[in-house]
Amino acid sequence: MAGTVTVPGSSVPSTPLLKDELDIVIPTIRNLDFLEMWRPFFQPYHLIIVQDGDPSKVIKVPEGFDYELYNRNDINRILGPKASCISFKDSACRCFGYMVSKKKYVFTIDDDCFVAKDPSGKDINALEQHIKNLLSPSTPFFFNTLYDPYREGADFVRGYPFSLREGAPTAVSHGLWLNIPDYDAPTQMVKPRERNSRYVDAVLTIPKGTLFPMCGMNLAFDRQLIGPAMYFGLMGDGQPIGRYDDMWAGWCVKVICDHLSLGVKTGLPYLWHSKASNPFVNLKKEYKGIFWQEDIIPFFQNATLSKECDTVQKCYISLSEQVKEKLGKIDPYFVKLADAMVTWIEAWDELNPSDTVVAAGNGKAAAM
Ligand SMILES: O=c1ccn([C@@H]2O[C@H](COP(=O)(O)OP(=O)(O)O[C@H]3O[C@@H](CO)[C@H](O)[C@H]3O)[C@@H](O)[C@H]2O)c(=O)[nH]1
Ligand SMILES: [Mn+2]
Repeated sequence: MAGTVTVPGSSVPSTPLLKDELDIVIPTIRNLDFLEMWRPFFQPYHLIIVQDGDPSKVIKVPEGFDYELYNRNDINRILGPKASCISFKDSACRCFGYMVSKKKYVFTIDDDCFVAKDPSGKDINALEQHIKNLLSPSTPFFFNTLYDPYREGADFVRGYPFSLREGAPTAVSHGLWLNIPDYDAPTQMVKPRERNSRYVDAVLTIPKGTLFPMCGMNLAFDRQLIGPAMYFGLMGDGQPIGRYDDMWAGWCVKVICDHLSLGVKTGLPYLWHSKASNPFVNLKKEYKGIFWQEDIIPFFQNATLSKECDTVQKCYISLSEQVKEKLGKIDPYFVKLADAMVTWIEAWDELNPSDTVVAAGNGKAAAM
């Protein structure tokens, strides 16, 4: 069962952590039988299923799950012309689920990801670990060499400034994968049989000023702290690039988290990624990105956000302006992407008018 809160000495049934404060977002083009394996952990939670591809296809959801399902017709009906910012025929469509959710937390998972076992052979409740990661602070300002100091059996090491031990609010929890690792197409082609069997029992805060490759397969985040920045960029149908949706979101998110003093963690939990997508198809989707990212990364490393950018939305709009000005020179795609970033924020604010915003610097949510 998901991590539960038990009242000592009481017969009160335990309640899964954040049961009514977290949505599980699943992008899919398949039937969702994979949920059977996750049932003990996911059943108490509300699912938001984003059906990609042909909206006339019926997606079967196993009995007993509480869910809402959106297909492309729903996205177009809800967003109208703003639906243009939501990718079609790509897992990037999942970000629509983040937008329509009304909960404080979101966990997103691919439908070819299953429950993994830890070295003791115990099933890993990935959702419970993500919740622990999100509910405990991050340490982006000073690296703790004993990893997560807030974890049972660990602490800050000698020399760690006491003034920094309160840490920062955690905005993102990035989980990993046993079996099929999230390799890019060239690596997949060179190492077709490589499987990840290494279970590293650690959760690390990604230091301030450092970017990372965010994978959308096993990802949780505080929607109230960073949701508007979790736009999975324009990919799939009609776009020159694919499989960079989550990467794009991760780079934007990390720059904004650094600016707003929010934390990003990576490491536990693991899940079992079962399906290797076709490396040749992936290469066609990725190849421009493999060249472009040699310019994109320096762009994000040098992106600047002024002190007037005191909400995620303001940060994101500022980034979109810089994308248009600096990356637009590489390819017209980035002009289109910059416009889509603005459309995303407009759509987000339209669907979430009363969202709290984060004041810069203290990471504390401040009502609108
Ligand atoms: O057109 C599509 C294709 C797939 N989906 C759904 O998205 C996820 C991921 O699909 P899949 O597991 O087939 O592909 P992977 O290459 O393993 O995906 C990972 O790589 C990155 C792609 O950007 C990303 O980090 C992961 O998603 C499944 O749930 C499919 O059902 C879709 O919605 N539309
Ligand atoms: Mn997959």
